[in-house]
This record gives sequence, C-alpha cells and structure tokens, in this order.
Amino acid sequence: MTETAPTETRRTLRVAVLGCGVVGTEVVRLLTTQSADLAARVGARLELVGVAVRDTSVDRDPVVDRALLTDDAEGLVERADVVVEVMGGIEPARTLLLRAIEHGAAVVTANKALLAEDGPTLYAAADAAGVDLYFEAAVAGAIPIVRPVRESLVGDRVQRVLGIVNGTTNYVLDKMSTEGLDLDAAVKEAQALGYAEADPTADVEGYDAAAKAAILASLAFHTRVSIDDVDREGITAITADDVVWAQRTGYAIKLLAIAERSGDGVQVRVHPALVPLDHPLAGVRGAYNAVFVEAEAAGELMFYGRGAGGAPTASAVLGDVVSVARHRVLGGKGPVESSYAALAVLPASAARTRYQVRVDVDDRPGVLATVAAVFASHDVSIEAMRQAPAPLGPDGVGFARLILTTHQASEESLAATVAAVADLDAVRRVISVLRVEGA
Ligand SMILES: NC(=O)C1=CN([C@@H]2O[C@H](COP(=O)(O)OP(=O)(O)OC[C@H]3O[C@@H](n4cnc5c(N)ncnc54)[C@H](O)[C@@H]3O)[C@@H](O)[C@H]2O)C=CC1
Ligand SMILES: N[C@@H](CC=O)C(=O)O
Ligand code: NA
Repeated sequence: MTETAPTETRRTLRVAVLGCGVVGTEVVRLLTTQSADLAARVGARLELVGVAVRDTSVDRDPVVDRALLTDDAEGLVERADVVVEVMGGIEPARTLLLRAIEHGAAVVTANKALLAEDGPTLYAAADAAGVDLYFEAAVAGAIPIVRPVRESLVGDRVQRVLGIVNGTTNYVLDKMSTEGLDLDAAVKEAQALGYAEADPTADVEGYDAAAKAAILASLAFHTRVSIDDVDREGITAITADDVVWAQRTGYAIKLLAIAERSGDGVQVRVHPALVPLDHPLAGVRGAYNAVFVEAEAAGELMFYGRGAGGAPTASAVLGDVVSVARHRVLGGKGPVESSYAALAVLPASAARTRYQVRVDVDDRPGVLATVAAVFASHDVSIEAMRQAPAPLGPDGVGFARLILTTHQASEESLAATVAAVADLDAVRRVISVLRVEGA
C-alpha cells in the first residue's frame, strides 16, 4: 500500500473561469466543493486560478472567493491550462477563447451563440494548436447530447434530430397552458430562475434553439450548419387562445428544433408545433428538454433532462473540464471538427409537414364544402375536419370554428391555400396555422 497520493494527483492544472453569472457561479461551486473527487477522477488537482468578471466590486455568492476575481480576462487566460468560458456573447468571448487556444489551453464553453455563428474558426484554431474544444453545456444544458452525437453515434448514420432544446420557451409554454400566464409574465419567471439568456429575446424568438439546432446538425451530419442556415420562428405569435385550443384538440404546443437529411442535403428548422398529447415530447414540462435522434442502425434514441439552469449546466461544464483535464494528464485528445460531408443546407420550404388550420366561418349550409374545395384545389389533402361551436360574432350572428388538419403538404401549397381560404366571403378570419409534428 502506498502512503502518498498517486504521482498524478500531485500535479496541478490551472483552471480559469470567464464569467460569473448563473452558470459561472455554479461552476465555481462544483470546482470548489468537489475538488477532492475531481482530483481523484482527473489524476491531478484542478486549481481555480481566477474568475474573470466585469466588476470585481459587485456582491457575489460567498462560494466565489473574492481574491480570485479579476477584470483582466486576457491576462487570466494566459495563465491557465483549462479555460472555461461562461460569459456568453460573441465578443470578447471569441477573442479570449482564441487567445487561450494560442497559449495552449484546453477550452470548455457553454456558448452556443458563438459556436453557431463562428464555430469553425474556433475548431480550426483548436485543431492547429492540438488542444481540446469541448461544449457539452452549449446544447440542452445538463443532457449529454453533444458527446453522444459527436462520439457514441459517430459510427452510425444519423437521419434526423428532433427535440425541445430551449428550456425558457418550454417553461413559458407550459406556464401558459397550465396556469394561464401570459408570455411576458412567464418569461420573467424563467429569467428569475436563471433559465433565460441575458437577452431573453434570444429564447422567445427562437435564436437560442436555432443555435443549438445548428450545432447538433453540424455534429450529426458531419457538415457545417451555421445559425444563419436555420429557418427560425419563435413563440411570440403564440397566444393563450392557441394554447387552449391546442389542448382541446389533443395537442401541446412546443418549440421544436428539427434537423434532417433530405436528399443530398440537410434541412434545419425551429418553430412552434402541435405535438399530440400522447407523444413523449408533449410530456416534457418546465425547463426540461428532450432530444430524439434517429440513426440508421441504432434506431430511435431519446435524451431527456434539465435543459437550463445554473447547476444543471455546470454539471455539463464540469464533465467537459474533467475530460479535457484527463487528456492533459493521460495524453490523448478529444475529437476535432468533422465537416467532410459538406452537405447543402436546404430551405425549410422544402420540408413537408402536417398542419392544423383554425378558421372562423359563417355558420350556414355549404360553407364547409367551399372551404374543403379550396384545400383540394391546391392539392392539400385534409386528414380531419371538425367543427366547434363558437360564440356569436360582433354582428350578433353565430359563426362556426373549423379545425382542419392536413396530410403532409409543402409550406408553399399550404400558404397559398390559407390565402385563398382567407379570401372567401364566408370566412371571417383565419385564426391560426400551426405545424403538426410527431404524429
Ligand atoms: N443559464 C442557462 O441555463 C444556460 C446558459 N448557457 C450559456 O452559458 C453562458 C452563460 O450564461 P449565464 O450564466 O446564464 O449568463 P449570465 O448573464 O448569468 O452570466 C454571464 C456573466 O458573464 C459576465 N460577463 C459578460 N461579459 C463579460 C466580460 N467581457 N468580462 C467578464 N465578465 C463578463 C456577465 O457580467 C455575467 O455575470 C451563455 O453563453 C449561455 O448561453 C448554456 C446553457 C444553459
Ligand atoms: N436560455 C437557454 C439556456 C440553456 O441553454 C434555455 O432556456 O434553454
Ligand atoms: Na448538454
């Protein structure tokens, strides 16, 4: 029996944390409170050498040792072996990570916005310097999804990735449906709970989910997809009425991210969709996320867990820190960018989906047939049509609410159908047009 610690644990690796907000604070907490276990797992002590902040005088969680705070992020990255970037935004995060890589540090980032905008620059720099670039926290918080797609499924051929990848919007839609909260009130709650981005517009307008979709698509299909390639629609147009009617008709509204092979290309989109209540995605509540991956040999896999929040995200960050630190101790290196497939990114209009159209019409004979005829003339096949009693219109005359669900149709045909339906005399208004997924 040896009386000294194994040789490796006498080694020290210097860790720098950039940003000390919701995630950074929890990263510092884990690094501090779990230091003995982390050292044993890595085979070296992880010494937190500094935490870069904008203002060192601000009051912070007591777990953050004030003596470690610095407003000199550039200086800090130059004296670290592992740099953890949890400040967010494009600049100065990109410059700092490139500086860290240049100095030979391994980097771990939760910054999906940066990766989806300019990941290839970082991948190339890390590859050239022979250092690791890890980013598990950037997609779906605590859920291990980057590593499974990047490593576990790398021998298979992924066909489709579909999921809920933004905790804030899932929380908001859930609160709108279960507690009748309006969008703004629910967003405020999500901010208070540490789920939202610094600017929550990134969440509600779908930018955050689009960034994650771009990252997942790039990894899954071995190609480059940037956030600009993602067809994006957020949840700001979803009303309380949409949520209520979704439930009445057997669906939940979810913001979905979908990336799929299509012919010789890939197609990546983010939009709200109706998901049947008996589908597993409909049961994903609060800030939880879930991602389905369909691969040729593996079949369908589902990954589920907390998609946002300080501690869950810090868990993913620390997993990466241990991985890159182990490479420092034991040798070896993580994967580099794999973009050999160089697939074309197709527009979302190329995708065919089912739709639900809600429309208020005059309640008189023949109207139903007239509306159905418009769908038929645009070659959009109706799968189901139901009529719900609706209150009196402003003119005191009764009207009927039609809920039409289509078979798969192209976005173009559907848009033309809806425009023609809206022009009919008997149609008072088209209330909503939503895609149906997962049925
Ligand atoms: N909050 C969450 O649930 C998740 C967040 N992320 C990502 O993690 C990163 C951090 O997110 P949060 O901690 O939620 O944000 P946050 O806004 O709470 O924290 C970021 C911190 O970095 C600081 N910062 C920004 N620029 C700086 C600079 N130039 N120098 C020093 N400090 C600077 C800010 O003052 C702030 O305290 C972002 O990239 C975000 O997208 C990823 C997964 C989940
Ligand atoms: N704002 C993001 C945080 C995690 O990535 C979200 O709500 O999912
Ligand atoms: Na993750």
